[in-house]
Amino acid sequence: MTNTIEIKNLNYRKNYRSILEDVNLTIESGKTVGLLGENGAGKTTLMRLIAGVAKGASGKITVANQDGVPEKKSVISFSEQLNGFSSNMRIDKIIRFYEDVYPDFSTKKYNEMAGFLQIDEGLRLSALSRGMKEKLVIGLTLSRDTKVYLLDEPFGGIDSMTRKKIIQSIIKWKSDDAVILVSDHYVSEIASILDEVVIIKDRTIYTQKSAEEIRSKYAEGIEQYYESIYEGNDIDD
Ligand SMILES: Nc1ncnc2c1ncn2[C@@H]1O[C@H](COP(=O)(O)OP(=O)(O)OP(=O)(O)O)[C@@H](O)[C@H]1O
Repeated sequence: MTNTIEIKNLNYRKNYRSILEDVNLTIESGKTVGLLGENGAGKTTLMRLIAGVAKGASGKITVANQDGVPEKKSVISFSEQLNGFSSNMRIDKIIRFYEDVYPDFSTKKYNEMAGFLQIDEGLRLSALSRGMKEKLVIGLTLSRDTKVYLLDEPFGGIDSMTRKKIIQSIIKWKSDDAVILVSDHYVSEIASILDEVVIIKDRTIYTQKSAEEIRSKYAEGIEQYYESIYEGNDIDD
């Protein structure tokens, strides 16, 4: 098993305030990992640093053996990428853009997903509801063939029935050696697909554990474990 993400001694400050401190994290290839933490814990910031979108951190982040920013960007598909498009843009134009810019984008895969997610290509971004936009983001992000997928709170506006369907399908849409790092507040719903859980607390990685180990210790699973950490009564070593 090789390591796909390696973070060493990462420290990040913004506006003279420390956001992340001494973050060390290793994620092996093939793993689906939940990145959990309360509002403002630093989940988005950590994903933006991994993706090379946020800059100015000290320490080292290596992704699929790459440590240069352009090289890292080529092996990471990040859900935040849709933010740069004008709200006037039609979805079919965005798909053409992805085809042109990302050599690893698969239109076939996107079309399969768009059918499943019921995304209408004729609409403009501004006409999409929050949930529809999130479905588009998931479809576009997972249609690239990359080593790492970063999904930052991807399901917040998606109705619960569709959310469950997407969550169950997500792992089928990635190659066996790819890593998915997904942050979310709906811990109980993503729990079933996770191999590992990483919790950010007090500006650092408070814990990284296998989902199997958590399930064996906590009868109610990952959600109970997560809550116990924030309430300060986890039964860990
Ligand atoms: N552009 C910025 N300038 C200054 N501080 C920022 C900036 N972006 C984030 N922060 C701060 O960094 C900390 C981490 O924020 P971040 O958005 O990474 O948290 P999060 O875990 O993703 O939160 P949420 O679950 O609410 O999305 C917060 O205290 C936030 O106020």
